[in-house]
Amino acid sequence: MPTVEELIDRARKNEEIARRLFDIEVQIMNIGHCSDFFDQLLTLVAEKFNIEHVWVSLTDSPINDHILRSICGDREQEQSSALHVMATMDFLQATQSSREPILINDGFKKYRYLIPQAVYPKLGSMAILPLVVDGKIIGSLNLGDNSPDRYEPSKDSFFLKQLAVKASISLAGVSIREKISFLATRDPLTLLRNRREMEESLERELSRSRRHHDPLALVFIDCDDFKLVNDTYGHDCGDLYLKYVANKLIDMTRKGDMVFRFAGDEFVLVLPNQNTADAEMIAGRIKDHLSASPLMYRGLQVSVSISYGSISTDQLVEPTHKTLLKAADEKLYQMKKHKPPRCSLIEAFDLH
Ligand SMILES: Nc1nc2c(ncn2[C@@H]2O[C@H](COP(=O)(O)OP(=O)(O)OP(=O)(O)O)[C@@H](O)[C@H]2O)c(=O)[nH]1
Repeated sequence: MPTVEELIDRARKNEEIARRLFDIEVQIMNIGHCSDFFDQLLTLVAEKFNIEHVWVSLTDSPINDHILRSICGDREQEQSSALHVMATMDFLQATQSSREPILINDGFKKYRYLIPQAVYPKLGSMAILPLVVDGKIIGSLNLGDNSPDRYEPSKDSFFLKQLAVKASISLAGVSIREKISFLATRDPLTLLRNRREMEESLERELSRSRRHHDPLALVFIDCDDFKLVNDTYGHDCGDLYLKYVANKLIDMTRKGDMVFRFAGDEFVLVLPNQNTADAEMIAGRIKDHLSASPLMYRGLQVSVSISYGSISTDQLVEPTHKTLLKAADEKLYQMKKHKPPRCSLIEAFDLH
């Protein structure tokens, strides 16, 4: 039987834990981006509860696409020890789709896919707190300790469950806010940033380039004879073609570069720290690659061709986003003027 002093002491400790959980909740509930959310959540949990290893495991389910896009932009996710992406099946099999915290200090092998490689050898015990968004398990917040005692399975997990619920509810809010702003700034077909975003980003990059006296290049890209793709293979193929080009543009540019869908079959690349020669080289490489990599559509090879015009700030007297675009568009026009005319894709792509 616990003494009165022991009961009072326990109540005080519980109150203290509840206060820390509340502090965390207040700080994470109004965050606007998932990437900031995870950064803050992991830092706060580690600091407030003095936890050695804190990380998030996310499943690769499509429901997490926008969270992953928020964290790593349009490019491929790099694994880090704080955010760990894993196959949905592996996750659900290991946790048996549990919605309750799992405490373990033995048999880590079963959970190996959830544990970052750098943490695995040190782990004495861990708590897996499921993250549930819109009723679906999307991963877990994981707490690890080098000692086997901290997350011993027989321990009361009431506060861990509270942490899991608070983190899940806050993440759902962040994720909705971010989805709304994502849809407002993206082209729905290719998911590239839209023209309005381009104008804003270009203004921002231009002032940065003025401040640092660095060049800024812009490439205006237009697909050749795109109308013929629609007319020959249908609109669905045209849509696939645009997505194909958009993905290649992302794949073939670097992390700090920006890719936008300007309109219809037109795209814009904004390349910080690049001059016209660099931009010409990048655009030429993309053009060559696309010409050599036809789109496969229903067993047919649909040849892909683009024209481009590139310009950089060091070629203009007082560059603005409008003069950059205009100059790149004029160069694009020159390239278009010199491309051989095609009146039929079948003929032009020699599909007979
Ligand atoms: N499938 C599809 N087609 C689109 C989309 N947006 C615009 N288009 C079509 O893109 C075509 C663009 O045609 P044009 O501006 O004549 O360009 P082009 O055929 O590439 O001709 P050049 O630029 O001279 O090589 C139009 O037929 C539009 O209807 C889209 O989202 N999906």
